[in-house]
Amino acid sequence: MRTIGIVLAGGLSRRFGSPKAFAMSGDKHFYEIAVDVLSPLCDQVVIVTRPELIQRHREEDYVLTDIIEFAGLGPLAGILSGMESVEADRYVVLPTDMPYVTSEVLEKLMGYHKKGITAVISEERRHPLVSIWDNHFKNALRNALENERLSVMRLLDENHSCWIPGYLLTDNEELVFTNVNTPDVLERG
Ligand SMILES: Nc1nc2c(ncn2[C@@H]2O[C@H](COP(=O)(O)OP(=O)(O)OP(=O)(O)O)[C@@H](O)[C@H]2O)c(=O)[nH]1
Repeated sequence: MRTIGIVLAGGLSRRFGSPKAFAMSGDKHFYEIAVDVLSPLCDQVVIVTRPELIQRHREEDYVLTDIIEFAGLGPLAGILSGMESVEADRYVVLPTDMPYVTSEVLEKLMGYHKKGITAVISEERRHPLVSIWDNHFKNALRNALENERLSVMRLLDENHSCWIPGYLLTDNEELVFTNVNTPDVLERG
């Protein structure tokens, strides 16, 4: 089964104040952490970012921008752009702003994936962007974007999606599923 990893690295990072993909944790940029987490599990990893950030990536990264007609419309645009760039049976999506998710966690999530979309719910918070998408969801995604239905949660609610509790994936779900939207979250970590 061919599996592609999609790193969501676009967006405006308004709350963070600078592009989150280039925030640092230890000696790595957030986007590098996401690539390293996905690489052992996937045949290929694509990073979907904003046009002005492409030059900041390493030569070895496979980086692309959102499909022009949907550019900047949010995470759904990034997911569809990644899915349409490389043919595969399934796509493992990871946002750059969740740098504590590990390969082990995603491997377990992949073990629970049967069909449709599989995502994580941790301590009653849903994480629709830590997720696995079957190829055939491209149509539903494109349709949603064309009709300006931009909510990932809504798309998952309207389609076959399976929510896996975080405690089945890690015994440290509070840290692992931390969403770094503001610099103070990083400082606390
Ligand atoms: N490719 C792509 N990724 C996006 C887009 N919008 C958000 N993302 C990514 O999706 C994840 C969640 O993004 P958010 O935190 O909801 O949005 P944001 O624009 O990055 O941040 P705020 O401006 O603070 O809301 C992050 O990893 C972003 O990099 C987009 O339009 N295209």
